[in-house]
Amino acid sequence: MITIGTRIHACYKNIFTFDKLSSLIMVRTKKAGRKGKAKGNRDRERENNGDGEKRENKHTDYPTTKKTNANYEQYYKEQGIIKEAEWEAFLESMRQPLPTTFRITGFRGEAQEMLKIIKNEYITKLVSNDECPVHSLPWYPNELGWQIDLSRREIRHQQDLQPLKEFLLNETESGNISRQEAVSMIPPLVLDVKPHHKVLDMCAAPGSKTAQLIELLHADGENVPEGYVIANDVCNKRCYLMVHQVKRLQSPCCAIVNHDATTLPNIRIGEGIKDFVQYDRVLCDVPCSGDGTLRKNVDIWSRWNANIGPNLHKVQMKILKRGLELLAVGGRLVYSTCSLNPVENEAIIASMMEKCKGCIELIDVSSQLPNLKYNHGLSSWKVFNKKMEHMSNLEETRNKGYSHFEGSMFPPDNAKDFNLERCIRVLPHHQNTGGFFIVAIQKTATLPWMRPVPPVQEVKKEENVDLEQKKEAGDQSKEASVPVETVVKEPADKDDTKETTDVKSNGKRPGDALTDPTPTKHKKMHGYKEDPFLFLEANDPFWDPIQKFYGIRPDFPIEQVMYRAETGHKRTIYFVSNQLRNIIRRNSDRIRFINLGLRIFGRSPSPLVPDCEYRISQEGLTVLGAECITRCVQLSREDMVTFMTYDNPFFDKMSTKAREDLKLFSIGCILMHYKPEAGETKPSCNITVCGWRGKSSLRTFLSKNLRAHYLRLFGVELEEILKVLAKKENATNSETGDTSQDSAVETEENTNKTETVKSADSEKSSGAEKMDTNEGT
Ligand SMILES: C[S@@+](CC[C@H](N)C(=O)[O-])C[C@H]1O[C@@H](n2cnc3c(N)ncnc32)[C@H](O)[C@@H]1O
Repeated sequence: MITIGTRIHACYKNIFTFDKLSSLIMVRTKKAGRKGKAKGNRDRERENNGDGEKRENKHTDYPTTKKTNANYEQYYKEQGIIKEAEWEAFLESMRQPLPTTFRITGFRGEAQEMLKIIKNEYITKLVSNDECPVHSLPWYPNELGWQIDLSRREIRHQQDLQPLKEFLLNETESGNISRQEAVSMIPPLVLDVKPHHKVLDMCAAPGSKTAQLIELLHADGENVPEGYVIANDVCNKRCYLMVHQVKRLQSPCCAIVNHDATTLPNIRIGEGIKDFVQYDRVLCDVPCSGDGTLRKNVDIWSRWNANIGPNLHKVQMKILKRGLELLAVGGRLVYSTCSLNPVENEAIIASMMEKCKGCIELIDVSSQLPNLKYNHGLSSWKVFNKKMEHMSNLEETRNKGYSHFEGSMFPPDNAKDFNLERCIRVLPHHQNTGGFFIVAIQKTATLPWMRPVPPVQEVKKEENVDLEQKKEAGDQSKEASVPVETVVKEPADKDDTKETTDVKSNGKRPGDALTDPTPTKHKKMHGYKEDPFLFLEANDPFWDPIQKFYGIRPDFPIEQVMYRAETGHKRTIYFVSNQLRNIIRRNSDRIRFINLGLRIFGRSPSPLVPDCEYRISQEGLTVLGAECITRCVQLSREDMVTFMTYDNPFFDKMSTKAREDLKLFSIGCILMHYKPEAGETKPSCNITVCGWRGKSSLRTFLSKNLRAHYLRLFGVELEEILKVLAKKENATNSETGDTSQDSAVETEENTNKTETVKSADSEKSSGAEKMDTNEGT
């Protein structure tokens, strides 16, 4: 049995994504002869995740790191961030491994069920233990954030924690638990995202905060909320890490894009000049020195020097500046780093406060984080060179021949005016976490170097007016409420805002040529190789057989149904929210979209089902649920348990009612829906899963971890669940005792592979049924 906290835990980095854990399980279950390959996987993991964690003890092949650095200690002593009396506690804490933290991720009624299971099935059994090491994070809402206050080695050796570890591993794999560092959960919380918000995550990979943002978007239980998340990262490879992280949240409201955040292009949403997205919420979780993450990134101990912060300062400034430009007046931006360094934190904020001349203000978010212990931001700090010599001002740095220092790194004289105490600095010894810096900013008016763009008509009349005159004319107004701003004057580096300054760069105004959203070539798109994102038209004949076979509601918005193959079969069919559809149609010439959409159908032709070649995808049930499809049987709790427990239960294992209902349908993919009776608590939420209705048996398409998840929700005994987990993913149907039903079960996990799947019925009815499940992307 695979357990969290064992070797897997110790060797891998920071964020355990669903797919990452899948690969870990593979590594763990490989036989000795395949060790080389497993090591390759581990190396790739390290390479993939820049925030990661290294092995930490002598049982692993990673060298033990000396956890001291005289310069680091001197630097932070001199900053006065840590009280003298707390200094030793701070350092000692920084040298300890991080505790395990996780979030319950479900946001569709299942989160509460998961919480009940954690508390009733696992925590209560540990309470006999005088000091239970497992507790919810006191500042995380609705008890959905948890911490185990033990090192991994301690967890490994504590027998009574083993069932919890197994539970966490399975549920992480099935996407219902997210391993995430506690402090990293704070920025999305203080961003205060509501379901109707347009949210931008500027530096999003590998996507743990993006996942939280998506969950917040769905907090009202809406399957397709009005808002959306645009998740951006400059690193193409890391964008693909995010794809998997986002996929498990089953949301049609997130698009992953690949741009340099310092010049992130405007996104068109209409044909008019003012029709660019202005975000309600922006997260700037910028690249940083990471010196708050010493507990997990132990190699930083040896690498840290006082130049690292200043070297990142400029890009951090530019990202924040662009974020503020893209933020709507009245909107909120959160700036965060996993660094404790004021040059990467307060200096950035103070300098931006100065540049913005009262158009932004810092928000006091203390009431949003009750019970979180932290230090307030500084109004004064020190700048050092690499030799740890104190630099008093920019002039001194220039006199000494240093070119990498900027005036913005030094505390301004009026720093006290900026409410920098509203910044939050979490230190490791406060509550046994990593170190982090967070500040929430409100944009109260148009930025001084921006001006509100007039309506289209006015612009056309003014086409020949000198731009300088326009700059002068009334653009200093702070009451601007028009939705889009354009750069007229840059506050700092000239090159910073090339993408923003559409007016300056080509003499054309943004939106001028936007009567047709048909994409045109864009010079920035060179090297961009993604397949196109194409949409069905209203009354598209492609939809007819699918609609008829499944009995999909006639008002289902088929214009939001997307595919990516220009020619040949449409192998995978996606669904996207209306807002994102509009965005992709108007911006595919200028935005490097990497991924978006919820997979709703996969092509899987079968001679047994001549009428419809497409099979519903489990993740697509977010939008194609029981209320939308008539090819659906209502199952009792007992029938659901039978369905999930056995690989291919014959109909006669089901209740009479289920048998009769199933006979009403032809062979093929079908939904099974459970609705709790009044007073039913195991579980008290609706559950819909998809499977295959064979000639005389059923088959689930769920992965074994997802089956285990649902069986837990249905209150099935652990022993039975372990039996399901012990099965091979493509297990033969030993339960039925009928080897003729020897079916390779296609699960949600292996749909990326092209494979031939024999259905339960195919063996019985001569001729094997081939189900090509290649996602084709
Ligand atoms: C601290 S990590 C972000 C972590 C992420 N927010 C999360 O919670 O999973 C910083 C990210 O910024 C990205 N990055 C660095 N420079 C960037 C730039 N100029 N524009 C956009 N992203 C950038 C890096 O690739 C990295 O993924």
